[in-house]
Amino acid sequence: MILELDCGNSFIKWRVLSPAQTGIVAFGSVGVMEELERALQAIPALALAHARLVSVRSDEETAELVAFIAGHFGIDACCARPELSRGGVRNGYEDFARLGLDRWLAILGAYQQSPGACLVLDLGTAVTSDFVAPDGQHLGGFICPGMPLMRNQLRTHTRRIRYDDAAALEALVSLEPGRSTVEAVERGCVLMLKGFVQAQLEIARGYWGDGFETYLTGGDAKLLAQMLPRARLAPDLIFSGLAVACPLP
Ligand SMILES: Nc1ncnc2c1ncn2[C@@H]1O[C@H](COP(=O)(O)OP(=O)(O)OP(=O)(O)O)[C@@H](O)[C@H]1O
Ligand SMILES: CC(C)(CO)[C@@H](O)C(=O)NCCC(=O)O
Ligand SMILES: [K+]
Repeated sequence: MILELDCGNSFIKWRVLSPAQTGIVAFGSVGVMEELERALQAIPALALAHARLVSVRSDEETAELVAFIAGHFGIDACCARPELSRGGVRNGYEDFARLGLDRWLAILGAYQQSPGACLVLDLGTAVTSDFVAPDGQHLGGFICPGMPLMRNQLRTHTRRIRYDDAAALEALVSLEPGRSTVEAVERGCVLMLKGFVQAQLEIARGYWGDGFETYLTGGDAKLLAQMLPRARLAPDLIFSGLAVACPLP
């Protein structure tokens, strides 16, 4: 079996693949390593032969995860590393090592699924977009705050915006003008993201007309799926890219 980890800024997404990589044995999302330990212990007959991970956390935190895997399962995890090119995609950053590894893997995953022009949108703690030309050249992208950051900034820097996360979900039943604070903030932030996404689509159309694929991933992808009927909703896009970056030995 193969353990895969996607360590984002807020959550660690994990899954265990069957030995032939044909099916998913178990998966989940945790906040801290101890939770991951418990989740893995609960899997009957877990027998890990390989592990691979991508992390956008500090080198120290990433090293801790690698040590955790080595300590518990006796295997060396393959960590995705910055690269100039891989899987037909060329990194477009001035300094390729500065491109977030989650972004790099998402575009590797997208380009593998449809080698051609693509727009990749990842809606997590931060929201990112990346553009890949038909020949695999990464053109760069944009970064802006995601829903968790936007709502927390408002709650932190104002006196009278206060509500809990449970109320947040309920507020998104529609996008009509909010008639309570929670509705006004949550819907306002979703509209900000919609505007961002609209701008990305315009840029992509400017480059390629209708000849591109849009990929949507990240924990808040579903919030925007409706406005992008032609987009491929790909919750596992980073894992797809991880397999490209860290093929089994
Ligand atoms: N089952 C879930 N567990 C956690 N977050 C979820 C879940 N479903 C949706 N979300 C939403 O996903 C967002 C977090 O996104 P995601 O899990 O992609 O990234 P992250 O680890 O926080 O950040 P990133 O990977 O971008 O660094 C939160 O805003 C939360 O509202
Ligand atoms: C932008 C985030 C935080 C999104 O998870 C991550 O990709 C990251 O830390 N990137 C480094 C900066 C950059 O991509 O230019
Ligand atoms: K991510």
